[in-house]
Amino acid sequence: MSSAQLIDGKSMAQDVKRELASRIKRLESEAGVRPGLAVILVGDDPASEVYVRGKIRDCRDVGIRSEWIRLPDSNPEEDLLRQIDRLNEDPRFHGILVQLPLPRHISAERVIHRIRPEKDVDGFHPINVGKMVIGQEAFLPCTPYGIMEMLRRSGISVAGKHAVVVGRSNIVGKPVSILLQQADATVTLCHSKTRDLAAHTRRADILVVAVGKARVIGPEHVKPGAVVIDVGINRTEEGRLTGDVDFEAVRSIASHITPVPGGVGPMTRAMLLVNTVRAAERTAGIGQG
Ligand SMILES: Nc1nc2c(c(=O)[nH]1)N[C@@H](CN(C=O)c1ccc(C(=O)N[C@@H](CCC(=O)O)C(=O)O)cc1)CN2
Repeated sequence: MSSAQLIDGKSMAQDVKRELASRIKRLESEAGVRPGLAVILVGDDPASEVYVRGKIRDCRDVGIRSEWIRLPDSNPEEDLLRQIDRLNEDPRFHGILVQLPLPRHISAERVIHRIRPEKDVDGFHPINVGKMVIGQEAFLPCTPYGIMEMLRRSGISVAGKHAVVVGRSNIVGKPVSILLQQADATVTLCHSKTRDLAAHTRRADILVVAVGKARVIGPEHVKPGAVVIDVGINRTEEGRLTGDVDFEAVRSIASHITPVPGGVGPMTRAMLLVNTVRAAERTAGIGQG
C-alpha cells in the first residue's frame, strides 16, 4: 500500500530560521537594529506555558531579543492593557504577543485591539485582518501563514484546486480560507453545523482541518491523492499528542500529510519569527512594503 509524503514542519521551520539569519544580520549592520519580541502570558495554562517557552527559545536561537512577561491568572484586565501600552511605546520591541486563551475575566477583543497594528505580529488586530482580507501587505496570522508556506515549500500548487477547510475560528479557519482563496483555490468552509461533512471533505484536493477534536477526520472523509493539513493538537488519555486526523488510516489515501506533532505547530512558531523580523525591518525602512 502506498503512503503519503510527509510534510515535515519541523525541518521546514529550521529552514525558515536559517533564512532569517541574513535578514537579522542586515538589520544589525545597516540600521543597528536588533529585532525584539515581547510575549505576555496570563495565568498558568500548561499548554500555553509550553508554547511560550518554545517561542522564547526560538527567539534566542535566531538572535531576536525577547521578554516573557508572566502575569497571574487573577491579573486585572486594566493592568494587562497598561502593560501593552508600555510595550507599544518601547522601541526595543517590534512585536507584542499576548498568548491565547486568556482567563475569562479578560476580553481578548479589548486586548488585541490595544496592541498597535504595526507591532501585532500575531496578525489578530482588525486592521491587519482587514488588510489581509483585501490583499494588502499585513501581518498574517502565524498558523495560516505557516500552512501556506508549507504548501509552497512542498511544491503543492493551490491555483484552481478545491480546498476544503474544516473549522471557522478567527485564528485559523477563517484566515486560511481567505489566503487559500487569494492563492486562487476554490474554497469550501465547513463547521459544526455543516450537514454531511464527508460529502464536502471528499471533494477536497487540499483538506485543512482545524477543529480541535481528535480523529474527526477518518479515511471516509478523504479523496485519494488529497493533501491533508492537520492543525489540531489534542492530548490522548495516555498523554500522547494527536491531531484532528486519523493519521495512520489517512496516510495510505492522501498524497501528502502533516504529522502531529512536528507539522503545523513548528511552522506556526517559525512564522512568528518572520513577522517579528518584518516588523523590525519596517521600522528600519529595510525590505519591501
Ligand atoms: N497569541 C496566540 N495564541 C495562540 C496561538 C497564536 O498563534 N497566537 N496559536 C495557538 C497555540 N500556538 C501558538 O501560540 C502553538 C501551538 C502549538 C505549537 C507547536 O509547536 N506544537 C508542537 C507540539 C508542542 C507540544 O509538545 O505541545 C507540534 O505541533 O509539533 C506552536 C504554537 C493558540 N494560542
